[in-house]
Amino acid sequence: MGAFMSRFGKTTTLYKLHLGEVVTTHPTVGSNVEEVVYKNIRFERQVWDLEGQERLTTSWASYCRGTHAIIAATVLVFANKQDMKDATTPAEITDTLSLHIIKNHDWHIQACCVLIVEDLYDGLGWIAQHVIGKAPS
Ligand SMILES: Nc1nc2c(ncn2[C@@H]2O[C@H](COP(=O)(O)OP(=O)(O)OP(=O)(O)O)[C@@H](O)[C@H]2O)c(=O)[nH]1
Ligand SMILES: [Mg+2]
Repeated sequence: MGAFMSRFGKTTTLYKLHLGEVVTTHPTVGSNVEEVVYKNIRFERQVWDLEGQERLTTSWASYCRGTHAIIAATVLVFANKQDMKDATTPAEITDTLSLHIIKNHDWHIQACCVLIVEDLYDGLGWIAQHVIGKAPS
């Protein structure tokens, strides 16, 4: 999972949503947390970007420490880098992550590339729709 997650564009996606720009990144060590605003929805200090290199992903559990239960979690997966001709397709990512076995939570896979912010916003719109129960306005 660690290697699978590395260099997928998590940090680039976070800053595209936060700043509206594609920034130059380095492999993340530690984490980044930023505010993301989309229409009338404010994800205030709620959008976390974690390190994806395999040797570092053992730290991911520490971000969940103190969490006793996850209730009604929704799962959004960004199938990023769809601008690349050999990009892994959303269907392939769905299979690799076995998303179809998730029965108790809503999940959605969103094809995107960081150059097209509307694709990222479609994903956020889906989250808002499922968490708040209505589309952002
Ligand atoms: N072509 C293309 N390149 C992208 C896209 N998103 C990110 N990249 C590039 O992919 C590289 C890695 O992006 P990062 O955002 O640093 O990846 P990461 O998932 O945060 O990596 P780690 O922090 O190591 O886990 C950078 O060179 C980005 O410019 C995309 O949609 N299309
Ligand atoms: Mg990163």
